[in-house]
Amino acid sequence: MGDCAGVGPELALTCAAIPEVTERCTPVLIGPRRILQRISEQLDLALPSSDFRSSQWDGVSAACWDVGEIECDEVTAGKFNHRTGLASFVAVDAAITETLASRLDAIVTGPIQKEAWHAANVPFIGHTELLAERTGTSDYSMMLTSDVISCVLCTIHIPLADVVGSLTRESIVRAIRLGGAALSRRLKRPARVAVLGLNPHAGENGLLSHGEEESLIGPAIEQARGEGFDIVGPLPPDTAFTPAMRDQVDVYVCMYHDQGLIPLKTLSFDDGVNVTLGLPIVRTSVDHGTAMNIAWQGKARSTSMQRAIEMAIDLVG
Ligand SMILES: NC(=O)c1ccc[n+]([C@@H]2O[C@H](COP(=O)([O-])OP(=O)(O)OC[C@H]3O[C@@H](n4cnc5c(N)ncnc54)[C@H](O)[C@@H]3O)[C@@H](O)[C@H]2O)c1
Ligand SMILES: N[C@H](C(=O)O)[C@H](O)COP(=O)(O)O
Repeated sequence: MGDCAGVGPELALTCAAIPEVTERCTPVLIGPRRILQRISEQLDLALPSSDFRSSQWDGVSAACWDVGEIECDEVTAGKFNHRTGLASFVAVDAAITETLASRLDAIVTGPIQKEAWHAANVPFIGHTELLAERTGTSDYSMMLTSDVISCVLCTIHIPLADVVGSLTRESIVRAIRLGGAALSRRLKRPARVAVLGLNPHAGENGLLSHGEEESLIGPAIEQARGEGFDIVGPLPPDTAFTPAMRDQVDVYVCMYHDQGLIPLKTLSFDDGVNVTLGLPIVRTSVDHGTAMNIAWQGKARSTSMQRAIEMAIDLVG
């Protein structure tokens, strides 16, 4: 359910009561139950009565799993702190343990507040880094995806000033492989992959760059082409997302976080899904954050969470 001071709990409660969701899966809401109860009462949302750990649970109806010790008087709507950060971290960590042990089939994460994890001394920036560590995965990537656009990232949660130094031919090839394979599986045909340049106008043959398109991105494209991927690029990033270009592209390989997530969230904020590619388990997420400014008010739209659940079900197969 993500950070309990944010919109995650109300979205989890809402989705766990949607017939299209419960017809296809058994939702288990993981986090502090007393906070879920308080929000369910405040917003008149149904609270699953079953307990995931109880021998009485039928294994079919939606359930709660009370993880992350925190008292109601320690949480205020819209105010994260180290306690909410720790509670959300232990819930995700518990979900990973259960999924690795096949007691859960997939993880759908609600939004966490990265600063709250940091305040709680959690040594991971976000879910993606935690999942990679816990599953022992080095070849992973973040993809945000919807029916109209998909973007896979070569670098993830790092400052812009560190992007150039972090980009490697291998990180670009990895993103092409993971994103290309994910879209090929979904579309049941070879995906059309577009790799973006790093610099304005893709460097314009070195005029506006330090040669990254020629020395790094071009060779990565050639390597992946040799592996059979259908690729164009490096494309000038500013025109890569026009409607005409989007008609010809199934997945964009983006050099840094905002290069991909600005177009994705502009076009698909309400139904975008974040998928961690490369893991041995299925993990999807909402594409939005904790939305502290509207938490516990019943204003948050649940469509991204619902799409994330549906995609997780599809990926489990
Ligand atoms: N999956 C995740 O865990 C995840 C994803 C993105 C951001 N975050 C974290 O969330 C925190 C806040 O990030 P932010 O403020 O940049 O972005 P945000 O997505 O929380 O909020 C941006 C704007 O969108 C609105 N909004 C967000 N979700 C909405 C919803 N479901 N319905 C209606 N309106 C919604 C908010 O009210 C706000 O005006 C940060 O700590 C960030 O790192 C977490
Ligand atoms: N980069 C993601 C986004 O903007 O949607 C978000 O920070 C979530 O990251 P994790 O899934 O690693 O928590």
